[in-house]
Amino acid sequence: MTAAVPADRTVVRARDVRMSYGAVDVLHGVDLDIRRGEVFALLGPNGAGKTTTVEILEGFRKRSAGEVRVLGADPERGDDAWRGRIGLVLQSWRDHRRWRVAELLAHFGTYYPDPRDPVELLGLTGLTGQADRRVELLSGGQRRRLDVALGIVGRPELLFLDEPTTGFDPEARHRFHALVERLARDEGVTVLLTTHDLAEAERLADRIGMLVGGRIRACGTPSDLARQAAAQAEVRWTADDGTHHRERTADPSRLVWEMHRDADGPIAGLEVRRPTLEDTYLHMVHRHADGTDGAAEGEERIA
Ligand SMILES: Nc1ncnc2c1ncn2[C@@H]1O[C@H](COP(=O)(O)OP(=O)(O)OP(=O)(O)O)[C@@H](O)[C@H]1O
Repeated sequence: MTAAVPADRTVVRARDVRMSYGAVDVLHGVDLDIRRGEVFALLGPNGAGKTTTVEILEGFRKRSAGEVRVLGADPERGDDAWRGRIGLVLQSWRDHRRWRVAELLAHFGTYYPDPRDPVELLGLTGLTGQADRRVELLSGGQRRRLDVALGIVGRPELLFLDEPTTGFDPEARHRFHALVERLARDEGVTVLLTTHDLAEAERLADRIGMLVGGRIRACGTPSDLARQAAAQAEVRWTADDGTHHRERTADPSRLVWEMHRDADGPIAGLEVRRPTLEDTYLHMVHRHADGTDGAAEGEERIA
């Protein structure tokens, strides 16, 4: 028997998306494909256009040009049913300062056909102790956790998280990471995350896209990115006379093999340092100037 062929697995598809604010071009042709059940992190320097991109995909911002499909629809024409399949982490509590936390979660649940139970949401986001407190009395990090709880109240198929852990303490951050992993693994939720925390991106994301100079310059797993950025590994060792050496190479195993072949005995202090996501990120940002200016037409595209 042939296994059932899955329906279209592409949840987010963007082609040549452009955005200008007045005379200022921010997005110069963004291409993006995000598959069902994937956690995708969008990285890029301040002002690169991450929030603009996310708002276009959410249907909150009208793009200047290009094609976008999110859950099979153009976000500019998404109806209520489409909107109900999407989770947004907004700062919605601002309009509900006097509400109690559990009441607010129950209230937002009424907008969805199969909402999560407020008690479950409080547990998932570590807000159980705050259930009866007024929203206005929560700390900044607790409010952000409430934003996350509101983002998942409707059991979204696709969850947008724009810098979700800003202001989280380490325990809240850890709990949040476990929650995102659980949503993706157990419930097949697709997640688009923007963050400046590279460790967070590396931990959570199946794939990472780097938005620099108005385009996705590289896209893939952290090791794919290192290859695309040509970020090199560094081999370090100590010579017989005690001097320390380091050499950058794209093929560290070959260099180490050659060193052993030519050496009389063991090589002291031999160490191979693979490029980190931070190395790759900085390499990519520096390669594309300050990362916020317009990229010239015809400039190299990686993704
Ligand atoms: N409503 C707006 N009107 C005019 N310019 C805007 C508007 N919103 C954003 N911009 C500009 O567009 C550029 C991209 O902004 P955006 O917020 O998308 O970047 P970002 O990558 O999310 O940045 P950050 O990492 O700082 O959050 C910036 O130069 C910003 O000043």
